[in-house]
Amino acid sequence: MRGVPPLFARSQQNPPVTMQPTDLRRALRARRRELDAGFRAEAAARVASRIASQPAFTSAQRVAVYIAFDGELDPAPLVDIARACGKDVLLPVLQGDQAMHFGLWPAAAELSSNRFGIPEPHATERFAARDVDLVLTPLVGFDVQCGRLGMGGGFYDRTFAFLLDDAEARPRLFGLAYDCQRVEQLPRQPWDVPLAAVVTEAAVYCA
Ligand SMILES: Nc1nc2c(c(=O)[nH]1)N(C=O)[C@@H](CNc1ccc(C(=O)N[C@@H](CCC(=O)O)C(=O)O)cc1)CN2
Ligand SMILES: Nc1ncnc2c1ncn2[C@@H]1O[C@H](COP(=O)(O)OP(=O)(O)OP(=O)(O)O)[C@@H](O)[C@H]1O
Repeated sequence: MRGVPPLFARSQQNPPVTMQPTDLRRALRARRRELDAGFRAEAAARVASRIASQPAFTSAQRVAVYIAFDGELDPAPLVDIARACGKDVLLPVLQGDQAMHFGLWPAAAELSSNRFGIPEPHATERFAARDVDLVLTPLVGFDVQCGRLGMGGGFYDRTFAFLLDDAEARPRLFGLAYDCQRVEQLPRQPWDVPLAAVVTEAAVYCA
């Protein structure tokens, strides 16, 4: 496997945790966007094959993914695997007050852009967050405790807040990322819903 590109030398792997979340987001989003196309494709394929062997994936019927933007790790190879296995693939659909539900994404479905320009299904079956088995979340940064830093809208935290009261409840949340999005330790806010795992091209981090 090709390593982290030279731009992201070892000394630059972990931005200081004392950075404000806004600055940390900016730095990590820039880092993610700088990765070259070959590295991205290889990382996406590796992440897909790691997830495909996880019991949380093999036992899931409804798997929520996302359409990658802004340099995010692309779940597309896993979408192909999930569909080939007969699973229902879902996408987040924004709801008014910054929460989400999930719309079925059959291969041929028409998608239309939400207010952030991210495509979402609009005329397919909808599911509540509790009725999804496995949710693959995009993220901006993560730590080895599976803490997640997102885009700052609070969408995933609001939508899955019910998991904070019941650790056994479904769905399972797996973050997808490049290893260069790992930071030493993220500050944990009371509303942060921790991930069950973070999967990168280099490792599976379990909470
Ligand atoms: N691919 C993907 N889909 C996703 C998310 C995500 O992070 N990635 N989300 C995860 O929550 C939700 C959407 N949340 C988002 C929150 C902020 C921005 C964003 O681009 N913010 C701009 C400011 C844009 C504006 O205010 O108009 C920015 O920060 O640059 C995008 C998506 C649902 N779908
Ligand atoms: N369960 C919740 N109830 C009410 N407000 C919340 C909840 N979760 C998060 N928020 C609010 O949303 C804001 C953004 O949260 P945070 O910075 O954790 O977002 P994020 O996880 O980075 O974003 P995203 O999930 O959209 O990628 C916070 O300032 C917080 O006030």
